[in-house]
Amino acid sequence: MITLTGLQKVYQGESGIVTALDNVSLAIEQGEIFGIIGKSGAGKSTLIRCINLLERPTAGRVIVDGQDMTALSERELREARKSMGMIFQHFNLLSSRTVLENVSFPLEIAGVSRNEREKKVIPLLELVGLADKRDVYPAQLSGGQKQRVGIARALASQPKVLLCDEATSALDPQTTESILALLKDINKKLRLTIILITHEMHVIKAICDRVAVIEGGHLVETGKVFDVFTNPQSLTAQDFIKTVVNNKVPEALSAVLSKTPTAGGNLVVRLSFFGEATNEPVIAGLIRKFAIDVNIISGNIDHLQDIPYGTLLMELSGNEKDTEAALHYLQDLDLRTEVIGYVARHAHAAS
Ligand SMILES: Nc1ncnc2c1ncn2[C@@H]1O[C@H](COP(=O)(O)OP(=O)(O)OP(=O)(O)O)[C@@H](O)[C@H]1O
Repeated sequence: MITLTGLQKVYQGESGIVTALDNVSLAIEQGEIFGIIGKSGAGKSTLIRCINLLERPTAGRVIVDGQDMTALSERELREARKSMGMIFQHFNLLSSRTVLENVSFPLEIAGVSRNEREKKVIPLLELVGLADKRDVYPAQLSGGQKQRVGIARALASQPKVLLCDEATSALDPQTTESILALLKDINKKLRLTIILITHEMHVIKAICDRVAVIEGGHLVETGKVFDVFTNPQSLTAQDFIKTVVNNKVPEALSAVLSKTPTAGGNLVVRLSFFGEATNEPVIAGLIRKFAIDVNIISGNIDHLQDIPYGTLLMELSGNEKDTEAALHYLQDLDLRTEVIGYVARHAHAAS
C-alpha cells in the first residue's frame, strides 16, 4: 500500500545541516495499523509528513497505492493527497466554523454542493459519535470531541490512508483510550490503513499491528507489535517497552545479586510466556517435581493483540542439584527462561 525507499530528509538548520531522516525504507500493508515510535527529535513528524509530501524528501521514493508521490506535480499532488487524511496533536480546527462546517471543509474546497456535503458529513458525525454536536463551535468541545471532529474531517474525502501525527498526545489517558478505540473501529469498518506516530508505547500496544522504532533519523527496528514487545532487539525498543511492561528486577534485589553462583545461594529466574503457555501450571509442576521452594518476586499477565503474555520473576531455593534440575525443567518448557543471577539466602526483603 505504502512503500518508502531510501528516504532521506536534510534540513538547513540555523547551526548547520540536520539529517532528520537517513535511508528509511518501509512497507506498510493495506488495512493495517502501523505505528512509528521515537523519542523527541527522532524524525517522526518529518517521516509522516514525507508520506503525504507535506515535506519533500531530499532523496528516496514514496509510493502510495502504486503512485510515486515524489514524481507528481503540485496539482497532481493536491489530487493524490485526497486519498490521505491527516489528524494532528492540536486538532487544527477552524474556530469560526461549526462542527458540521469543519468536517465539510475539505468537500467545500473540492467544490461539492452544500446538499451533497451534508449527505456525506452527517454519517461521519454519527460514526465519530458527534451527531448531536453538529452546530456547536470548537470552543464548546472537549479535547476528545475536537479530535473526533478532526477524524471526521480527515475521513470526509474518503481517504484510503489516515495519517495520525501524535493524535492523542494532548489528551488525558481515558480520552486517549476512547480515541484509540475509535481509530481501531474505523480501521475495521472502513478497511482504512492507519499510520500513527507517537512517543508513547501504550498507544502502540493498544491498537497497532506492526511498529517501527526510529532513532536519530534511522529505523532501528521494525516488526509485529507482539514480537517487538516480547523480544525487542534494539536498546531504544527495550527502553520504550520498559515503560509499559513491568518485568524489572527490584532495586533491593539487584543490589545483592551476583552473576555467578554463590554457595548455598538462591537462583533468580525470569520466565516470559505467551499464548497457550500462560495456561500451564508451571509453578505447581516445579514444586511437585523438585525438592525446592519457589518465592515469587513479581509477576503479571497482560494481553497483546489478544494474545496472553506474562512475566514472572522468582527465586528458587534448594540444594544445588535440585535447583539445577528445576532450571533445566523450565528451560525445556515452551517459554523463555532467563537466569537473572544468584542471591544469598535472606539477603534481601523480597519475601
Ligand atoms: N524545518 C526544519 N528545519 C530545520 N530542522 C528541522 C526542521 N524540522 C525538523 N527539524 C529537525 O529534524 C529533526 C527531526 O525532527 P522531527 O520534528 O521530525 O522529530 P520528532 O521525532 O517528530 O520530534 P518531536 O516528537 O519532538 O516532535 C530534529 O533534529 C529537528 O530539530
